[in-house]
Amino acid sequence: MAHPILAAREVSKLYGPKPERFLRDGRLAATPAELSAAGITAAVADVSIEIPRGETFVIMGLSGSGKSTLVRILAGLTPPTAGAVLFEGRDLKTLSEAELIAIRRHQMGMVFQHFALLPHLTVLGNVAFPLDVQGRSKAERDARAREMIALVGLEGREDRFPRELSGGQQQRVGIARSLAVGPDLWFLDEPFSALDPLIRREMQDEVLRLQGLLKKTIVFITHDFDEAARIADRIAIMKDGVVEQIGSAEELVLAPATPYVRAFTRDAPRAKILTAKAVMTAPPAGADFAGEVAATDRIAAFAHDVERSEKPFAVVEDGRVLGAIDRVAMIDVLVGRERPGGAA
Ligand SMILES: Nc1ncnc2c1ncn2[C@@H]1O[C@H](COP(=O)(O)OP(=O)(O)OP(=O)(O)O)[C@@H](O)[C@H]1O
Repeated sequence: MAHPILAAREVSKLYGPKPERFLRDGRLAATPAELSAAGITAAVADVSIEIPRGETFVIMGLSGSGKSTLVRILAGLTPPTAGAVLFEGRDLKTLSEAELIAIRRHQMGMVFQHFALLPHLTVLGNVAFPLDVQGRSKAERDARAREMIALVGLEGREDRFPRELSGGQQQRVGIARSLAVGPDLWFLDEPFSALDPLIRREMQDEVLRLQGLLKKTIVFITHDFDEAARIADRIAIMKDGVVEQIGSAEELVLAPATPYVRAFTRDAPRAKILTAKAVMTAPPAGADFAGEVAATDRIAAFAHDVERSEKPFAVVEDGRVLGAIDRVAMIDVLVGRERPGGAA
């Protein structure tokens, strides 16, 4: 992996009386039963992750699994009880408070579930606010804020107040505000949980569009696997403070490392997640193919054709046939049926 912009090394966060008792050599050294007997909550337990520049990294888990605590630790807002967080290779522990604040103000952007807009400021005022905190001139911050407002499609609404906007529009303001400082790291903590499903989808598309333009490093929290699968390069699944598995949506669906991950991904929309390459079989000798599909195509893109064909389709990459996919194999994969020697 390329040099990560952000890394957590054996990070734990314990809440309760004298948590240091449960560390050895700077690492968590106690079972969940011992911790709970002592009245300690391990909100984050021995987590190590590396996030390369430009990646969209999603942290998933149910309520109470430790997502918010982990993100607060990654953003330098909460110090871990043990372990280290490295931002661009610098251990946050070794930085002064002033250095930490400067990193948060200039290099990190945050979007929160409940928008956290300032009600007495207009859209323009809200988006310009972090630039005001940075001490930029009024002309400079207004110009930059207008640019960000246009970027999220709210041009013409600069003078509205938050209460005059829909939920989706308010979150666009939150997004514009978080991007105003031009952050390297963009944290989104359940940004769309308060929105209804249609708007939520629209906002996911918006993040994908912005990411295509801006190529930030994104840390995105959600409890919704479909949302994670739509936007993530990689997903970390958390349970009781522990990261159970890290992988692409496809890897988590096809090769869940734990029963919990299997249960979490069981109802995932497989046709939209799995690619031809991940589910193909060896091409039959002398096969007579009905057509070709690209190795990186999702099943949803070709299911209709394959399903209607008696003959298999060739799975191709760079003009080479890598494998084959036929109707029966495709349906087995879609319904999650185990196939001897198969990918599902
Ligand atoms: N300041 C605190 N003091 C004590 N316990 C805490 C504190 N903050 C979090 N916890 C506990 O740590 C665990 C993880 O909490 P956290 O908020 O990180 O979970 P989450 O996955 O973000 O949940 P949600 O999706 O509901 O926000 C929970 O059991 C919570 O009660």
